Amino acid sequence: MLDGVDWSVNEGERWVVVGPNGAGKTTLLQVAATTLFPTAGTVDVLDERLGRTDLFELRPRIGFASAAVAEKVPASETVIDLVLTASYAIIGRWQEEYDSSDVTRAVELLEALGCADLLRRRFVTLSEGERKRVQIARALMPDPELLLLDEPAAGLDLGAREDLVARLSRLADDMTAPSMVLVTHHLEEVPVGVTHALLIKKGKVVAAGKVDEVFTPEHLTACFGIPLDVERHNGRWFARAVLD
Ligand SMILES: Nc1ncnc2c1ncn2[C@@H]1O[C@H](COP(=O)(O)OP(=O)(O)OP(=O)(O)O)[C@@H](O)[C@H]1O
Repeated sequence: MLDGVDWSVNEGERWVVVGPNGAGKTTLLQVAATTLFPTAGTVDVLDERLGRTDLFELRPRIGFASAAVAEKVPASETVIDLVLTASYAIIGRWQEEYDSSDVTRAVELLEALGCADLLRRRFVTLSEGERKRVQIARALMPDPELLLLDEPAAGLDLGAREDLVARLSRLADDMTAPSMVLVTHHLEEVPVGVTHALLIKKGKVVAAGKVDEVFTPEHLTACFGIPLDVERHNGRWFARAVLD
């Protein structure tokens, strides 16, 4: 799964993780989100060593959006409750207490993600694009120090993807926003403002560091196993196969 991955994210950095199917991207993010434990090696998240720290205290400091989280949402859960429950890093509202400032924050985040009209809807009835935006609002709810987004643009149409990339670009640009790690399959989905990139293949690091030093034809070709060319326009990245 993951093998010899030596990788650190420093405060304020915005990382993107790219690699072929099965490379270990989701596994890596689940380890960072403390929902999966490594069988070997050590992991420190927000200066806490996994295995020696109280996860119930650590988890609300991490915002995590992924298909694995979305799959666990009960059919009856409303959008507003899904965002509110992130304060306790739980899914499914039960008997927890929330004060009016929690509700105000949840509403503001949903408004900022363009989801104000979805508050009372059941999450499971939303479209894929709506779900993605609601999940980002949920991930931001606890005012996390680390934001982890696993394929936030997967399954979106072109307009919804561009809208999401623009929102994530604004977030990446916001110096008060948390450190960020985003997994994606497509360089076109990388927000402007991403500072670093990690390329992985078969559980091993191919390249890691500043985004413009990592997103080179050589590294991408080595990572995906086909000749690839890469370009950057106005801060956005584009990759395609080199044709004979
Ligand atoms: N619970 C599990 N048990 C056994 N193997 C697993 C488990 N979860 C993932 N794997 C394996 O670990 C490897 C990495 O999977 P992971 O989902 O992290 O890859 P990925 O880079 O996110 O892939 P994709 O782009 O297809 O989503 C794969 O070979 C996968 O089959």
